Amino acid sequence: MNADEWLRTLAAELHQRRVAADAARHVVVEAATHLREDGRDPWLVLGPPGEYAAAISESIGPAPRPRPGPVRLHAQGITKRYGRHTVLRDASLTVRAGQIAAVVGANGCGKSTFLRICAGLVSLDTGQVTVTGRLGYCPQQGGTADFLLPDEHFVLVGAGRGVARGPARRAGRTAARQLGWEAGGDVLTRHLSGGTRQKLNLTMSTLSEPDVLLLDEPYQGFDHGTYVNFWDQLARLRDQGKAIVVVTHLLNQLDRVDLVLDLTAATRGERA
Ligand SMILES: Nc1ncnc2c1ncn2[C@@H]1O[C@H](COP(=O)(O)OP(=O)(O)OP(=O)(O)O)[C@@H](O)[C@H]1O
Repeated sequence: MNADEWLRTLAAELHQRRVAADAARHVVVEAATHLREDGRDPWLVLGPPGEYAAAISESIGPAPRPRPGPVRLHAQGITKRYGRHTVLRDASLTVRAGQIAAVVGANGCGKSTFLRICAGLVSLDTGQVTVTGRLGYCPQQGGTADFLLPDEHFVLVGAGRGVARGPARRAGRTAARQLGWEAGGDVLTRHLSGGTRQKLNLTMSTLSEPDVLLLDEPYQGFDHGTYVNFWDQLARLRDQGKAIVVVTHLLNQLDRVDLVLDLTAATRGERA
């Protein structure tokens, strides 16, 4: 790895660790000067760029988080029945710009139903949902078209917003790359692996630049690296001011979210 590559990797690692942009630029300039003066292999002088970035990040800490902004999603007193089965009872959630909310609870407690109600895909019996801004929704499964290429999905999403085919394709491929996926191939969606189809779903939900992003366990089938990228990407989207709601079973990630709605208590299998 030459000095330029080492510095590029360092910059990416600092960004990933959410070191403030100004501080990161300063660190990279200092490292470049040091390497130029020393003249030896950067690995011998400063070690692996990832470890160097980790040490920097530890010493100066991540960039301060922007304060949450205005309310983007307000779900109040949601009740939903299927026949005699009360799936949701008086469930409420308020999410502001710049916040991530996790919706958790036992299997069948109504997490997907709640999200679909927030997305306007399922009617509610009582309560109210108000969304301010553009909405993006990533379903647990489905959502892709078997006989289209990934690029054609990006073009369709772009067309909905009046974006031309070329820029729409490029935007899709760039977003996919953030999940470690090179999406520009000529493989029909029905031949993609389950995890890759889910990356396509997730990519599409972010492409329309939503203000409110609803994600229903979007990481199913992701390998470990993609899974880590996913949570990093959520943190970036939050820092850009998105309001995000993510259904998750993975309680070990709850330190990465701002709000938790546990629906187990809101249902407990009650029947009318
Ligand atoms: N269209 C429907 N008609 C009848 N019952 C339904 C319908 N959709 C969901 N249900 C029922 O509502 C309950 C909640 O389902 P939902 O998929 O919202 O749960 P969940 O918490 O997301 O589950 P999981 O953790 O397994 O994904 C379940 O008992 C389910 O069978």
